[in-house]
Amino acid sequence: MTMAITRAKEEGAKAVICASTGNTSASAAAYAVRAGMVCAVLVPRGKIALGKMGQALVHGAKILQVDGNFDDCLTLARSLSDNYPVALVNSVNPVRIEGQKTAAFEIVDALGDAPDIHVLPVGNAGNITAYWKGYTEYAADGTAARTPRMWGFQASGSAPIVRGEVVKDPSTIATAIRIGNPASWQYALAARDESGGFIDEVTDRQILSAYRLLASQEGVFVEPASAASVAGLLKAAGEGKVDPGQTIVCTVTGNGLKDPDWAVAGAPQPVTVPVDAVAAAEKLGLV
Ligand SMILES: Cc1ncc(COP(=O)(O)O)c(C=O)c1O
Ligand SMILES: N[C@@H](CCOP(=O)(O)O)C(=O)O
Repeated sequence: MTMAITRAKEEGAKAVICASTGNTSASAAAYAVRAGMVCAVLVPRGKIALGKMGQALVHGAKILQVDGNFDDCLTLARSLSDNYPVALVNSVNPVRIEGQKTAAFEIVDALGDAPDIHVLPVGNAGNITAYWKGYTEYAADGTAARTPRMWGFQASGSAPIVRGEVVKDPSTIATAIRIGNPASWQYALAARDESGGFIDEVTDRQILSAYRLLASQEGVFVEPASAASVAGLLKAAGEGKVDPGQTIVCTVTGNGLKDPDWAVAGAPQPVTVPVDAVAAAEKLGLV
């Protein structure tokens, strides 16, 4: 996002616009305010996690809730940027991809080479497109000896690439990837095919199970959409698609505090105690 805002600033834009399921708007709002630009945000009404809306609000973005889904918001954002003096900073902006691809550079730099497999959640498909671009460029200039297989996972209720058709009314608890007509669809197919990978789906139940496993066993609190990558890897492993000794990278895309509803739902209520060590020890099972 910082690349897109920087380019918009360089070109003299006074305002930027994005459609968002929440995270793109949060970063657009932050970078825009730092650059002294107005940030307009189009979000699907009632479908944005509070933590993400809070970020856009605190950075002073102009937020419009649209009676439609993310795909409708992106159509509207494209139309506004085509007809009014406002720069579009969604991942359809190629400068966004140029910035995002450097995440693949960082992985190769850290590991010493590309992993065998890279697993990602897929929503608007900018990430899988950008990572693949980064990996192929590092391989082309010899910085990496190979490229990984790209495995993408969509939520079952929002899996247009898996189904091969637009999903008009996408649904999933993973709000960030509730997208029925990904803008970078063709690039995602190219990443899949050129890398020898695949794009599959995971159910909300599988996403929540991976979400809880990451939090309870790894100490990593992600938002539900992020857990789609780990859910997908577990699914693939269960299908015998993972070989021992392989280096596998899962991108977990968002912090859990942004969309904490599922962390709280169903969790036990905290126990109340007086200011008394014995009572506290009893409740903690220490005696
Ligand atoms: C937390 C999170 N995970 C995954 C994604 C999917 O990334 P992409 O839209 O680039 O496919 C998004 C955005 O869509 C996101 O906000
Ligand atoms: N998850 C994204 C949706 C896609 O936005 P993009 O501009 O990265 O394609 C969001 O947070 O809005």
